[in-house]
Amino acid sequence: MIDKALYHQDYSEIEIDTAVKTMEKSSSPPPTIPAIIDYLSGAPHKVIMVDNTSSGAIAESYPSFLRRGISIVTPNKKAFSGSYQLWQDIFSAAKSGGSLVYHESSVGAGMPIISTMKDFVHTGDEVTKIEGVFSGTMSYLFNSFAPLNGTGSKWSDNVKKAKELGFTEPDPRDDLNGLDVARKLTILGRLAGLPIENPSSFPVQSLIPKELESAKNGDEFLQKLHEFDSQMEEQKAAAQKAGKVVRYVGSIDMASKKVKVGMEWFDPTDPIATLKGSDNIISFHTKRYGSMPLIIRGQGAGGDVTAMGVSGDLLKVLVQLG
Ligand SMILES: NC(=O)C1=CN([C@@H]2O[C@H](COP(=O)(O)OP(=O)(O)OC[C@H]3O[C@@H](n4cnc5c(N)ncnc54)[C@H](OP(=O)(O)O)[C@@H]3O)[C@@H](O)[C@H]2O)C=CC1
Ligand SMILES: N[C@@H](CC=O)C(=O)O
Repeated sequence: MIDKALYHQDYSEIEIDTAVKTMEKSSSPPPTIPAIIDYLSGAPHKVIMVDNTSSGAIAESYPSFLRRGISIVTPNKKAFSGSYQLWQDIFSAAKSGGSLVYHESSVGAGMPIISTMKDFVHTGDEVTKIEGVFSGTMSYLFNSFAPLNGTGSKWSDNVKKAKELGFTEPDPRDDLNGLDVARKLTILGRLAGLPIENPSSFPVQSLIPKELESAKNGDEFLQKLHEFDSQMEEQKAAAQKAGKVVRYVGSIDMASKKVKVGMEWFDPTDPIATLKGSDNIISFHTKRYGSMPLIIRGQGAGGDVTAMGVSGDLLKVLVQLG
């Protein structure tokens, strides 16, 4: 999804080489990660590796790319939300290799979330709390299934639609189990100065029905999901009975070091309740902003907006590499 959207954007000055495809032409079986690193580090110019996968294996090899002087631009959350050790290795490898690593679209797709977080920290502000809707998929699902007006459409149909629209992770269970949001909060918490060990070190509410936890793959999961629509209908009805709407949110409280991810009820007038489509809304509470948080809202998933985040990073890295 992202790789295709990226190719459709207009670059007049960037030469894009799909390293894996180039190597596949001349070698079989497919190249290993060390072979890709050797190939890229032998290039006559400075190289930027754009990782548009959700592969954990590639993410774990980022320090090896960076140490060899290969800069990285990526929307892949796995490296930055893996172990805290990997996080530290990535940034120390970049320092020793003179390379750069940019991952704006790992949180909020094209929205300026990571750059804003970095600006708070670099300009001496102190982030006290971050909260909001961090998943384009979850936003789309809840906005369509439990809209403010009308009855809404079936949960399982919306999940299929979110996948078709390119909002979900390659395996939509990664969104529905809450891990996608947990990964984003891990990244933001670390940038704000909280050494979160990993996305499993705080409470995360999964929306995967117990009966489908053993599904063999994402396709089997999607085929059977409709059998459990009543579970989400119950959640919606309970909120409605109390005059509220249910939405999927996350928050980090820096003072108490509490991070949480899950469903909560909101008044129909709350900005979270009135989101549309795949919108994210993220509120940054900081010392400088006092009692009025800085709020960023916008489309939080989809090929074009994510490709914008990736290409914006690419241009920043190009400028810095000269
Ligand atoms: N979609 C969105 O709105 C957003 C996505 N992201 C992130 O962007 C990344 C990509 O998402 P998206 O484009 O939606 O996913 P897609 O499933 O559409 O694309 C993933 C691509 O990666 C390729 N791929 C997977 N593993 C490897 C590998 N080991 N080596 C080479 N290629 C590989 C896949 O190839 P094949 O199909 O052949 O397996 C596929 O072309 C993910 O990390 C996601 O979290 C971030 C923000 C928003
Ligand atoms: N699956 C993610 C994609 C962007 O990070 C989401 O739905 O937000």
